[in-house]
Amino acid sequence: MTRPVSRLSIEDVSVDFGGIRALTDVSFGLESGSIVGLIGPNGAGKSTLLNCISGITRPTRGRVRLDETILSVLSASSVARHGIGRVFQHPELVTELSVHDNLLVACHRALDYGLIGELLRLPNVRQQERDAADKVADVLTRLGIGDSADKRVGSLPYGHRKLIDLGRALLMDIRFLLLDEPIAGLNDVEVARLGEILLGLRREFGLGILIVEHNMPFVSRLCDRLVVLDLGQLIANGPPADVLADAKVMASYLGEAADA
Ligand SMILES: Nc1ncnc2c1ncn2[C@@H]1O[C@H](COP(=O)(O)OP(=O)(O)OP(=O)(O)O)[C@@H](O)[C@H]1O
Repeated sequence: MTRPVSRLSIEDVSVDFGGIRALTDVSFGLESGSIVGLIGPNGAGKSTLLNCISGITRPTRGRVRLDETILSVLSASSVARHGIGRVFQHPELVTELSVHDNLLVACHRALDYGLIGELLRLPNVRQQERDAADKVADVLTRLGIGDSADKRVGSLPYGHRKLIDLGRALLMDIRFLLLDEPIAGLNDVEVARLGEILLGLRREFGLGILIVEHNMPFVSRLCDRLVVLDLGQLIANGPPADVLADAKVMASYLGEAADA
């Protein structure tokens, strides 16, 4: 069944941290089924914008909407329940637990069977647990790490851990996925695999994906569109080839190189 197209809208968002203006009147939209790269030099406001979308930071002005629902008045957990998944730069997993159990924990957060049902282990609880185990197995297969299901997370390489963190977001029935520097610390093979996984998620589930990433070859290959922030302002929004040839964008990156 094809899902209706959803739209995530960032509308005139500004964020002040005390005297620091991190974002100024930023507006753009992202539809389900599209992959958009959010780029810009260090300190441009990319993480602040991801935090605004996921309900961690409240905009000082402006708003974030998912179709008709205003997300920017909701808590982070409520935003997640509306289908906005977030994967952070550094995975936060329980290293003493197995891969399977880490994912099962994420699944249980999404389940709602109540304390009494759980204590009495009612039939619907057992069914939900079987469904959760099946979902975990599906996600592990999709990510190509089914063989590691029983391994302790702490024993796995960083690239695997990042995939497990992505798996946790996928278990939440999301419509949009926000990724913060997903390929930092990955080797070439892992980067290529992650690219394939993201394209598969868009193709099969129509996920909308917003990626903050400094690696230009990766974002230009993968993204339909790039949105560029510089000093908290949106300075370009368009197809990768056009954006990367834009004089303002080149100047903002050259400025960063000159400062380095
Ligand atoms: N909690 C905070 N309190 C005060 N200032 C903050 C806070 N978070 C971010 N800032 C400031 O807001 C601006 C934007 O920061 P942000 O981390 O969003 O940029 P970024 O584009 O994600 O940078 P990077 O690529 O280095 O991660 C910076 O000047 C930063 O110092």
